[in-house]
Amino acid sequence: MIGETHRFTLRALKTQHSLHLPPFSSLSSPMADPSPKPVPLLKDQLDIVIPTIRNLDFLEMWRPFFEQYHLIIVQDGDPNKVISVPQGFDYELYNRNDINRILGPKANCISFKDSACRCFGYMVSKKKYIYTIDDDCFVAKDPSGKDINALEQHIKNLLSPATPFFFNTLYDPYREGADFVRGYPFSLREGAPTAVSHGLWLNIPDYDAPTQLVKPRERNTRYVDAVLTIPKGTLFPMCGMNLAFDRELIGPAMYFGLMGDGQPIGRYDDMWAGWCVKVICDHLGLGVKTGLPYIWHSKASNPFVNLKKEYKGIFWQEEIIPFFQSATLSKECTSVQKCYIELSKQVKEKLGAVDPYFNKLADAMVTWIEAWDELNNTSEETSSKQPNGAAK
Ligand SMILES: O=c1ccn([C@@H]2O[C@H](COP(=O)(O)OP(=O)(O)O[C@H]3OC[C@H](O)[C@H](O)[C@H]3O)[C@@H](O)[C@H]2O)c(=O)[nH]1
Ligand SMILES: [Mn+2]
Repeated sequence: MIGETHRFTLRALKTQHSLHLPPFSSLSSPMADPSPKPVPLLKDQLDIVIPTIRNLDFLEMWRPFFEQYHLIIVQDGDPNKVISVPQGFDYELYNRNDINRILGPKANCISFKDSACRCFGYMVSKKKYIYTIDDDCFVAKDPSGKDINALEQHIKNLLSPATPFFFNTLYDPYREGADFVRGYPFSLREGAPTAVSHGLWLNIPDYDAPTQLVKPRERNTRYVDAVLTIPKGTLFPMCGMNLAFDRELIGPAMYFGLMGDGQPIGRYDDMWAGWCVKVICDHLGLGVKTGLPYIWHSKASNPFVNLKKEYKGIFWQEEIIPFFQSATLSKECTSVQKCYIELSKQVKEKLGAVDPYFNKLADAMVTWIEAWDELNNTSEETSSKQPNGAAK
């Protein structure tokens, strides 16, 4: 309402720019709250990043869990379209014009017309943690019928150690009611810092197009009450639908690649990021977890459209996976940025022969790091900062 102040966070980015401010009517204005709620975990240390091409009514269902967190909305597609955000949320919104204005020529590393654009939100955030969720993902219920606070579970996953070096057969040993089992080396029970928490989905599973075509009516109804650390040396297919990570530990590696408009491939954005992230986490001694929490994925995208986007990836990945499985990083790679630049060189060297696209992608990986360091003033730290933040 006129005169009502609204908590709109204007971010002091390296290059001042006028954010795409939707008309005042669609801006947030928190309702006065007579009974203040308990401060949620990591309230001021976590941003929620949402890539979108549609109005964000889905947030209504998440309001009890998200309303006290800051949102970074990355609007894809037509920048002239106004995205409406429900009242009461504190957010900043970036469309393509903002991305181009902030990054200049480096904006060409951010995909257009693909959910891969979400990684711009990781770059502009100034928080230690990120949670990213798709706008067709809703609150799921656990077997007792209770609404699942996915964000709370991700935070628990990130704040407790991981066990990448030795598999605990009773799953997450740090969870209430569990522990390390007999034979688990005591020297390894401190665990490793958790860099990534990969959540899952009830209802529409994240299947590739061929599987979707063969099993159009398959729904995931199985709730598995477990969180697992993905062992060191093992890759995994990372889905960006319900994903959280420690931005200070692994953020610069969370580049979602060149997808969508003008690119020969799509729907491999999160996969590419996940393979790079896992190789770097293994090198730096960081953990990646998968399992709880579940969200309810409501919309199956068109399998024929998906097949067109994915089909090159389906045969390319038979070469990409062996590349990542055999990728090694030198001991000089002591920061995420250094690991990432080293990996980009190997991508160009070893995947360039698969298709010229990988030369372009390798260059974009470098541009991404340059843009990340420029926006986050981390280039001078890149040479000395250890992933855990301690200077050399
Ligand atoms: O051009 C686009 C299309 C979509 N988005 C936003 O991205 C989110 C995912 O979109 P959608 O739910 O329609 O696609 P899915 O096939 O279910 O997504 C999965 O596969 C592709 C990606 O890997 C994605 O992460 C997976 O979840 C949604 O928020 C759309 O609004 C976009 O920004 N640009
Ligand atoms: Mn979806």
